[in-house]
Amino acid sequence: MSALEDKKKKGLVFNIQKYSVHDGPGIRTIVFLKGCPLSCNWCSNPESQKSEPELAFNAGRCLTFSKCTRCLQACLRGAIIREADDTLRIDRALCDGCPKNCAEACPSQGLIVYGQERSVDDVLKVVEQDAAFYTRSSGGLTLSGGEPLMQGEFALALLRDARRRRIKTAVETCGMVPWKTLEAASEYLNYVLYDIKHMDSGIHEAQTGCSNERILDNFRKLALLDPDKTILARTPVIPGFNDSEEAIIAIAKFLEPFPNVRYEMLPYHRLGTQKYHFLDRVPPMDEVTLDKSVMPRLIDAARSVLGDRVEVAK
Ligand SMILES: C[S@@+](CC[C@H](N)C(=O)[O-])C[C@H]1O[C@@H](n2cnc3c(N)ncnc32)[C@H](O)[C@@H]1O
Ligand code: SF4
Repeated sequence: MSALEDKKKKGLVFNIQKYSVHDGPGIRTIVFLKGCPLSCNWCSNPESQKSEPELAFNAGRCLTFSKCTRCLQACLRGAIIREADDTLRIDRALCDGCPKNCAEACPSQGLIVYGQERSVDDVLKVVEQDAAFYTRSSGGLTLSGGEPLMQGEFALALLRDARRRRIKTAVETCGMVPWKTLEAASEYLNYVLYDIKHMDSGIHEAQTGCSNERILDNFRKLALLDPDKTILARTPVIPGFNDSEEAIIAIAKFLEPFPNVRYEMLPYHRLGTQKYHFLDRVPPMDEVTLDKSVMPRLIDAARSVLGDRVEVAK
């Protein structure tokens, strides 16, 4: 693919987050791509899951009580309904997340369209603004989501063009992608963050909607593809799913044969809860909290297999 063709390629991006220190080495810019093959019950990015643009409504910002009707007038599909008590509701059957008529009309940013079509060049111009920070901190670009490799051609074009611009690259993946895509991406990646959520396929499927065979198979192939490339395997520690020493030791034993693999556990958090409400969805794990005192035990369990290859989340 030529540099020009790559630059023009377009994909659906729902956020660009600067100055991150959690998703790869150094200071990074995270580009979040729409779409995910999994639907994890704990997902903190519910706005990432669908492959189409989605309208979110933050009722707390809405000015309807001061008789603002701009979004109702802007919507071409009549998908915004005014109730008898003056509150607004989105008729999800009518709304197709069209490119932002209502969101642009809203004076208080109460409506957000998650998923904007953007070109590689446009995205990387934003990423390049912080090139000086990357150089000093060994940081760079991280593709996340959703599952960033689900938009395979766009993700590959982003990674290739970032490398042409001498920006270091990383990806956060759930691994549920065609091997060919992961293999092709690997050539342009300096660092991979790869989720291993559970070793039992039935339990994995019950809480993520997908079995884990392809995820584990891809992981093995990736770890062997370039033994000099570090992979950070990560497990979100989810109450009632994998917050036991047994579950973590099973994962650690799977990782143990690959010396280029490091390991980190991410304690469950509920930072995504509000976004479910903005999308008119019920958070599947609303009432659940993690007893954080379990983390040192789980870290010890992982270290009993992987030693100092276990990292403690920042
Ligand atoms: C939003 S995901 C995007 C990348 C990819 N879809 C995945 O799951 O690996 C980024 C990281 O956040 C983690 N994560 C998602 N929801 C979480 C939650 N509620 N608590 C802790 N970690 C969470 C995922 O396990 C993953 O390691
Ligand atoms: S794989 Fe990642 S983005 Fe997809 S649903 Fe699970 S946590 Fe969310």
